[in-house]
Amino acid sequence: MWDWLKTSKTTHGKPETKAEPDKSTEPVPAETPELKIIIITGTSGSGRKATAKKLSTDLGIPYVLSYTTRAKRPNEQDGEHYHFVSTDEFQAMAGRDEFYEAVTLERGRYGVSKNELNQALEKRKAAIIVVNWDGVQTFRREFGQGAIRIFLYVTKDDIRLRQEREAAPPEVLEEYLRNYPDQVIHKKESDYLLQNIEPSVTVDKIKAFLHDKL
Ligand SMILES: Nc1nc2c(ncn2[C@@H]2O[C@H](COP(=O)(O)OP(=O)(O)O)[C@@H](O)[C@H]2O)c(=O)[nH]1
Ligand SMILES: Nc1ncnc2c1ncn2[C@@H]1O[C@H](COP(=O)(O)OP(=O)(O)O)[C@@H](O)[C@H]1O
Repeated sequence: MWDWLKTSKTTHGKPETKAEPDKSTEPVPAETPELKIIIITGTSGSGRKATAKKLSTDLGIPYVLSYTTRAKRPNEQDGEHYHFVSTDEFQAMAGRDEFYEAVTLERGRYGVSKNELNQALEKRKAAIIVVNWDGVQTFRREFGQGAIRIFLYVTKDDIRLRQEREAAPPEVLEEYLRNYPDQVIHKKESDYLLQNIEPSVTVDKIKAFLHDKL
């Protein structure tokens, strides 16, 4: 049984941390236009993590993986899909103010490390992240138009097909389908919207879109 299924049913995340102006650790703020946060967002199960990973390889831009307390699924790897940590470890990191942004969802807690984001920005002046709409708002507030919102979606039937093909736990599929309406509602607020039908086409289209922005 997944731990997050036993927790409260909050559909929308509660942003936990905001970037307070601690000049020594914060990334250079929004006004610095050369810093780019490429945000892959959209509906769960639409292929955001897979797309982020391929984009990172092709563009040579670091994919800053989130930390999470949610249970690792059978086909997931630590360090590839997320940094999977215990609730105590996550809490300790939060206590040390190590998250640039973090959120609590019914499945668990999720956060982007300040340190890892800063390293990516120093190295490449850009980073790729995968976050929900709460995260989009936070990064948009901090980085302004440097936070580029790419919204991926698929149909509910495609979510079902892909999850069944991967033999995902039925609870995960139910969760994805239940949250779909609340997630897809934001698609018109993004900078680039696309249905992820064929992975290589999706990545090529995003690269073309980003071409004059990086
Ligand atoms: N705001 C925020 N959202 C995150 C972060 N990491 C992951 N998310 C999003 O939180 C949701 C977690 O859903 P879950 O079912 O556990 O993950 P998934 O299977 O990877 O979509 C997804 O929409 C993720 O994109 C983070 O660090 N910050
Ligand atoms: N375009 C695609 N066509 C078919 N399957 C895909 C496509 N993109 C991703 N997938 C598969 O769909 C599942 C969800 O992908 P994932 O990247 O974990 O989605 P998300 O991060 O949006 O939840 C994975 O099994 C992945 O291999």
